[in-house]
Amino acid sequence: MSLLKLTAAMESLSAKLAFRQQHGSAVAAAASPAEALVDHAEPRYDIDENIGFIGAGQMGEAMIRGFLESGVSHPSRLSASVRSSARATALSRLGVTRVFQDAVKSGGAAALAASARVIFLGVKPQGLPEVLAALAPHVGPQHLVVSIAAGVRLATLEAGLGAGVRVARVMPNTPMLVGQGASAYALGSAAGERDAALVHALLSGVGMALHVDERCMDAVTGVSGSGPAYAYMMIEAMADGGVQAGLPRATALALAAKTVAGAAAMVLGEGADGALDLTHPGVLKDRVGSPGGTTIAAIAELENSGVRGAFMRAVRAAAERSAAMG
Ligand SMILES: NC(=O)C1=CN([C@@H]2O[C@H](COP(=O)(O)OP(=O)(O)OC[C@H]3O[C@@H](n4cnc5c(N)ncnc54)[C@H](OP(=O)(O)O)[C@@H]3O)[C@@H](O)[C@H]2O)C=CC1
Ligand SMILES: O=C(O)[C@@H]1CCC=N1
Repeated sequence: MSLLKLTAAMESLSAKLAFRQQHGSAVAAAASPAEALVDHAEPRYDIDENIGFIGAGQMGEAMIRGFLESGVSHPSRLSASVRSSARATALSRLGVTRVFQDAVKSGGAAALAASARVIFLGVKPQGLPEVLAALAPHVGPQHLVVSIAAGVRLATLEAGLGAGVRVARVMPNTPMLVGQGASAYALGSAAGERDAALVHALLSGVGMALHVDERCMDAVTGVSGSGPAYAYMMIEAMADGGVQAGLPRATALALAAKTVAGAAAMVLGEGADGALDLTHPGVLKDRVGSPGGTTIAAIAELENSGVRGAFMRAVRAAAERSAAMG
């Protein structure tokens, strides 16, 4: 890369950093460039289905932006029930024009059920019971209801919506916004193969999608649902170390983030048919360190600090919290 290009890249990164400082949220920071990339000019989408969201906050909006950016869906196919005018404005900027009011208090659930066959529930787990109660009279055999709420079990969804309603439980994560999500899903008792295929197609259009037994969902939440936060902490800490060692902030952050992304890509690999071809991270780690070199000096520090145990305890704490929330 020429010095000119490197400078331009650094300026772009500084602008993004400034945006993040101004808006505070990692999702909001990532949303800005993604919004600029959404192309409303030509309808091009993969899933020919009307999709609605009850609650389009951090995760719901990331899904909507991801669906649009990845061409999974088109604004004309999407609708949402939101509470605040700020959310409605954000969605209309993306081209989503069918935006209804509060699902519980203002009839938004009925309007959304009339406009969408796939209904994502993107409210906080605590707010889910009253949303289920508001939605239940309006869902029928034509609907598939997909909850992304941490901890909330399929049995709770089925009890809240009524027997025979097709439901799915999904644990997505925010990198879906940039087509790099890692999601797992489980299906309710009334859902069939076509529902599984639809959920899989939606999620895999914005990243990786894995079907799991429902009993795995709390652990999934601990690894990948909450996981982006751990990765951001690691990137931030690596960048801090770089700054301490004398690098400019933007240089340190760019190097740290790309290093984590590149290392992850090497673990994931890719087979000839696009299937995953996992490589054990320990094998890759051993290729980085030279005898008596820099890497093993760093690794000794990390092991002395108990980093592995800390990550394991963190994932377990999140999984236990998810189970308790259910
Ligand atoms: N954030 C993440 O990384 C992940 C979150 N999840 C799950 O996603 C769900 C949402 O989390 P998150 O996006 O972080 O939370 P947010 O608070 O950002 O989003 C929830 C949204 O629901 C809206 N809402 C609440 N009640 C109603 C209602 N009655 N009618 C219409 N809209 C309503 C809120 O509106 P308003 O803004 O006006 O209050 C808000 O925008 C949670 O259940 C969480 O467990 C799952 C995986 C990852
Ligand atoms: O923190 C939470 O509860 C949600 C669920 C997974 C990520 N965020």
